[in-house]
Amino acid sequence: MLTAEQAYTLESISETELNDLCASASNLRESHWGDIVTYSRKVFIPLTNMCRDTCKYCTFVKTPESGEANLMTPDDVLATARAGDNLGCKEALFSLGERPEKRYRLAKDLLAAQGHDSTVSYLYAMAELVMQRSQLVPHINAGALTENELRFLRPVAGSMGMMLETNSPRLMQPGQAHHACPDKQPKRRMATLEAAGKLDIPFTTGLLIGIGETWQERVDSLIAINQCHQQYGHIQEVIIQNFRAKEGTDMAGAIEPSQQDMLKTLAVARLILDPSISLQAPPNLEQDYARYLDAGINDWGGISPVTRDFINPERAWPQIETLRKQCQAQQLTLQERLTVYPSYLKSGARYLAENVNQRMQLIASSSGLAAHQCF
Ligand SMILES: O=c1nc2n(C[C@H](O)[C@H](O)[C@H](O)CO)c3cc(O)ccc3cc-2c(=O)[nH]1
Ligand SMILES: C[C@H]1O[C@@H](n2cnc3c(N)ncnc32)[C@H](O)[C@@H]1O
Ligand code: MET
Ligand code: SF4
Repeated sequence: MLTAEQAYTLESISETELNDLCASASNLRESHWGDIVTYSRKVFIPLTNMCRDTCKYCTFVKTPESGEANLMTPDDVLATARAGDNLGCKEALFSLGERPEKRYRLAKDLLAAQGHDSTVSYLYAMAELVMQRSQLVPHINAGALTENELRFLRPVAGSMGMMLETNSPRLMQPGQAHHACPDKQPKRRMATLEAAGKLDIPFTTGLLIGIGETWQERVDSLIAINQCHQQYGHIQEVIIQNFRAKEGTDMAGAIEPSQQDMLKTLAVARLILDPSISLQAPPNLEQDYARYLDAGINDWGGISPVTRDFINPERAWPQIETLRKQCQAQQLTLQERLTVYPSYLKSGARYLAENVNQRMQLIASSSGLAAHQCF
């Protein structure tokens, strides 16, 4: 395990030192996860691309003036879920803008046309629809939520998530990535993580790296996530996602993190976090993603045979078979998983609403995934 002070000293390290760090990280991965590397077969449901925030790196978000703003209808949602069903997907990833009804008339009107007055209320209805009318189980990634909202959504989701992004309030200042984004206030993000902990919701969080944070702030963010997990035990996975510069955004010209930086951050994350927390990095945001395995990751996150990554639409998913070969080349076995990790599924009564628990147990046994879930 690495302390904050030890991690601070790793800001600039030599290639040899990076290799040593990666070796420690992959040893730790092996001691907890063995040779299994997982992914979740999913469809992406971008329920709305309107958002009251304006993160300077985001192209997912669209304003009503652009003519591209939308709210998916129940038919859109079901069509995507059914396409996923047909291709063996098990997860419906709801990822969406935050509270657009507080900013845009159009969002209010489109929600009202569906009989709802808030995005969260409509999200509940659409996640319930997916539960009732498809085989998929929702994972909800709707940003910062209150304890009441999390409690409300719990019966229609297997797991939920929200990237902390960073716990640096400095990035809220004018000119920085999160300026004028009320939902990216580190205090609100940490409060969401804690509320999810109080409610025993299997939770995903993580960092977006390269958005203007310092190395020390990055380490502090990992420590904050780990402390929250030590208190509540609910963080099932941590994602380290590399910022990709997108045309048309304020950060179009910002420098993207190098592969070395990703490897170093992944290894440090592995060594700071409780080893039972799954460490995930997306394979579609880096050419030579197989090297992440050297840095101690044990999960690739959601991969879709149906939908693109709506947050990084220009970055195609690798083929699952290619991913399998890349793992094999390093004596690792690629294994499909569900949106809820095995250890949370085992103690399902605590971590899942009763109806969701029953559903997950059924999917696990009928798909044969339970048999492998011994870690
Ligand atoms: O396709 C994506 N999936 C993202 N996922 C989903 C992830 O790939 C998987 O669906 C989860 O690992 C399921 O456990 C997120 C989930 C969260 O809870 C929080 C953030 C993300 C971010 C992304 C993302 O940028 N792109
Ligand atoms: C769903 C998650 O996608 C991430 N996200 C948003 N924009 C970008 C980008 N330009 N590059 C990489 N990741 C991004 C954020 O971390 C968000 O929380
Ligand atoms: C589409 S971005 C992911 C969900 C949420 N808006 C967030 O930034 O956390
Ligand atoms: S990253 Fe999420 S919160 Fe930020 S603008 Fe995009 S949709 Fe909104």
